[in-house]
Amino acid sequence: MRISVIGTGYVGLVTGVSLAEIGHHITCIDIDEAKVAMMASGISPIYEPELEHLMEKNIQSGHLSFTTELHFSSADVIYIAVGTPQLPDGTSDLQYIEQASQVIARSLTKDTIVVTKSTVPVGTNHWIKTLIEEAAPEEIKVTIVSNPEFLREGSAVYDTFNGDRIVIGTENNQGREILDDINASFGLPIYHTDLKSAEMIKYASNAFLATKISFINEISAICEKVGANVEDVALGMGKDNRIGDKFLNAGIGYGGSCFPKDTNALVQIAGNNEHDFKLLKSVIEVNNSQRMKLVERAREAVGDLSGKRISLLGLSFKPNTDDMREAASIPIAQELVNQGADVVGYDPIAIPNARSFLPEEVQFKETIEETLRGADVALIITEWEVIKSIDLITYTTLMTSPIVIDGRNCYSLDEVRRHPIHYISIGRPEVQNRFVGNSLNTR
Ligand SMILES: NC(=O)c1ccc[n+]([C@@H]2O[C@H](COP(=O)([O-])OP(=O)(O)OC[C@H]3O[C@@H](n4cnc5c(N)ncnc54)[C@H](O)[C@@H]3O)[C@@H](O)[C@H]2O)c1
Ligand SMILES: O=c1ccn([C@@H]2O[C@H](COP(=O)(O)OP(=O)(O)O[C@H]3O[C@H](CO)[C@@H](O)[C@H](O)[C@H]3O)[C@@H](O)[C@H]2O)c(=O)[nH]1
Repeated sequence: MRISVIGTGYVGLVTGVSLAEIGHHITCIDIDEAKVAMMASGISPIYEPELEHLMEKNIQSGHLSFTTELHFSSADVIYIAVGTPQLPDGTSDLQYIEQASQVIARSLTKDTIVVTKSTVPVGTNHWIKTLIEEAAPEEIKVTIVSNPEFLREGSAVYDTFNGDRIVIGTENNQGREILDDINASFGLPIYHTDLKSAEMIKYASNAFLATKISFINEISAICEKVGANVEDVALGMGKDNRIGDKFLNAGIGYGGSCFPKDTNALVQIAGNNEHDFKLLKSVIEVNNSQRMKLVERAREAVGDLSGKRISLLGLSFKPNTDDMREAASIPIAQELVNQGADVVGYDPIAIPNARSFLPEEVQFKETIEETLRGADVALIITEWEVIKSIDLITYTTLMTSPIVIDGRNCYSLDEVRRHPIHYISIGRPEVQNRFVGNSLNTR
């Protein structure tokens, strides 16, 4: 099938490349000329495991091409994968969707299927259809399909080929049959529904996952007070199939381009329909305060942070991505700078992006050693493999005082207890070890 994909961000590019990989002929379109030139030469503008390899392979086989030209005359199907960022009031900014719909309408020469991959508020697909039909030649028929995306950044290619389900929301059989054909080679379960339900499935899924995270973070706060271990609690809960063991990692809360934006949007969608979504508002509130926990812990450990050298280990919102959108490192670094700390940041991949997201006072270091040397406190923000595998001796030898505040529970407490270190994590007992003579004293 000949498919055009409008918007080549995390979703559009991965979708285009994956559809090419299963045999379709894909034209990826973006308004960003520099990005298109880069992609056309086989270079991915985003860090995403496996992506570049599949891009090169499919460009060479002639299944994948990139352009800034917004013409769709040869396309059988058009996918919309432009951004839907958050406006200041929490609602979704649909200006890119509107622009894409208008250019589609202007260049249509035959009946077409338009598939929305972008996350859009309930009712938006009907609006897109109306926008296109109003501006397109009268005889042209547009079939609209909602096909929300569930990939996670950092494992986007893997998720596309191994996802739990493909959701296809349609209002007629033709759209349903063509989308089934397009997706058949992924070999994944397909769930059919109507347009509005498909739009709602996307928001409800993200809101539910965010709720799990805020729930376990609240449990972690109680664990800290009563002396329980949240990791053991989550494992014990997860043994119940009805609860499941995924998305119960306590930490510094959720970030990224989706959960914060989509939870806010769902609160707005509910509010616009006279429903006060109290539960989701609390989920958001818990997440906002969770992000500041490491700063509070640092203050409790060393007092006034002014003039203290504080290392941030990991800057991206999660491992295996260079995406800095809504990363916890942003408010944490800002608060540390506000309190007069000397902030040093390290990330294996995200530093080029982080420079434009973090306060200018933050210094960036290329290695973990340089980041930790002379530090008073180390904050673990992102659980990159390279950070999880830092030998605990490294902290004790390089830092002025080995105080490690681990926002991702990277180390086992048994391991920590063997080192002269002050270790604070989330929802687990604090470990405060120091050498007295030749022996290790634990508190
Ligand atoms: N990032 C994720 O992990 C993820 C996962 C599932 C769903 N989503 C949803 O998918 C959508 C896209 O997210 P993203 O993270 O890929 O966005 P992004 O910001 O990374 O990319 C959007 C791209 O669209 C391009 N664009 C904007 N207007 C255009 C136009 N008129 N014509 C052509 N190109 C245009 C931009 O230049 C940019 O390259 C959003 O609705 C998001 O909520 C994202
Ligand atoms: O147990 C957990 C799991 C995740 N997180 C945090 O939650 C955020 C989001 O993580 P993840 O879901 O892995 O990454 P995303 O790439 O944002 O993917 C989410 O958002 C996408 C965009 O809508 C959806 O497509 C995916 O299904 C959904 O998982 C990150 O900050 C994680 O650190 C936790 O704190 N604890």
